[in-house]
Amino acid sequence: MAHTSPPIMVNSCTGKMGHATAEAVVRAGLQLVPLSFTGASEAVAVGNVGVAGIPVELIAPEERQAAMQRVKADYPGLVLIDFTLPSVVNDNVEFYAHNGVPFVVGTTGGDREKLLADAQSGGCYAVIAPQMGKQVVAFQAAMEILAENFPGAFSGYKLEVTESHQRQKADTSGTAKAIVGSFAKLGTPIQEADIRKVRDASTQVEKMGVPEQHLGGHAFHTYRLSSPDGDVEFVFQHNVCGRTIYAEGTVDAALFLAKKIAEKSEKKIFDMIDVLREGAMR
Ligand SMILES: NC(=O)C1=CN([C@@H]2O[C@H](COP(=O)(O)OP(=O)(O)OC[C@H]3O[C@@H](n4cnc5c(N)ncnc54)[C@H](O)[C@@H]3O)[C@@H](O)[C@H]2O)C=CC1
Ligand SMILES: O=C(O)C1=N[C@H](C(=O)O)C[C@H](O)C1
Repeated sequence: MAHTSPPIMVNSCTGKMGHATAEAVVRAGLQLVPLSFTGASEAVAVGNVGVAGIPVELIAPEERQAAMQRVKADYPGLVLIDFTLPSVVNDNVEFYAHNGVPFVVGTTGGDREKLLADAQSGGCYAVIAPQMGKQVVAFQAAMEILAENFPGAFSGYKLEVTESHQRQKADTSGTAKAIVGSFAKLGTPIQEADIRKVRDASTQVEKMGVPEQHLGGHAFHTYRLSSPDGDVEFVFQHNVCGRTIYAEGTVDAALFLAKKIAEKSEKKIFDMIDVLREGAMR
């Protein structure tokens, strides 16, 4: 059954992004499925988590198949959202595809080619993107348009990329990796290992200006291009505090997917630039 106001299940509501997104689902007036897949230890230790006053039951990995059957039966038109960890995202996507449910993946890292291949072979509708924040997606799209239109425009320039995130972030920013892909087309290729990752609080507060209250959740990105003689410099920067911009964009992605399902769209796999292009971001 196709729903344009789908019930939404968020995995995992125990995490920072999952919790913020579940709250955004409720704020948008959508039905939050009161179950959430999580890591085995949280499911046992915590049992359930409150989201805007709704008790959400936590499901350990070994119980997720039985829970999925229950959720599919009880919530027709369901859309899943995944904000988990780079180490589990491939296994989760395989599971969603195997169960034939549409899904939005904001989780970064993992094997991205496999992720797309599994989504495609499952025949599911999906939005997969390392960046859900509307204005940052617009910046990402602008860099890609620049690269497509003016390939090599910055050949010979030096590119330096710095990304700062909360200490617990395991991987290199997926957004930075995507934007580095556009810079490569512009003539300034660098390796993922060349992206400078900042995770220590003193550098973040004292050198980068991250507000202390956002040490636990921020994303400060700087892309600096310098000409060979040092006479010309370009600096692109996007600094985000908190999780709201991503949570709201993720709800937009889920609504967009439900619309695509209702329209029986032939194209099934999307990214956030597709969502933005259709004017589907509030
Ligand atoms: N696309 C976007 O715009 C954004 C993406 N992210 C990405 O989202 C991901 C999550 O970020 P945070 O919420 O900050 O991390 P977090 O560490 O706060 O949360 C991760 C959650 O995953 C849960 N988990 C572990 N194993 C699981 C399993 N097998 N099944 C289900 N859940 C499991 C953990 O219990 C934890 O609650 C990261 O990859 C991050 O880069 C974060 C912000 C924005
Ligand atoms: O983990 C985060 O916080 C973020 N992850 C995404 C990424 O890896 O690019 C998006 C944003 O940077 C926040």
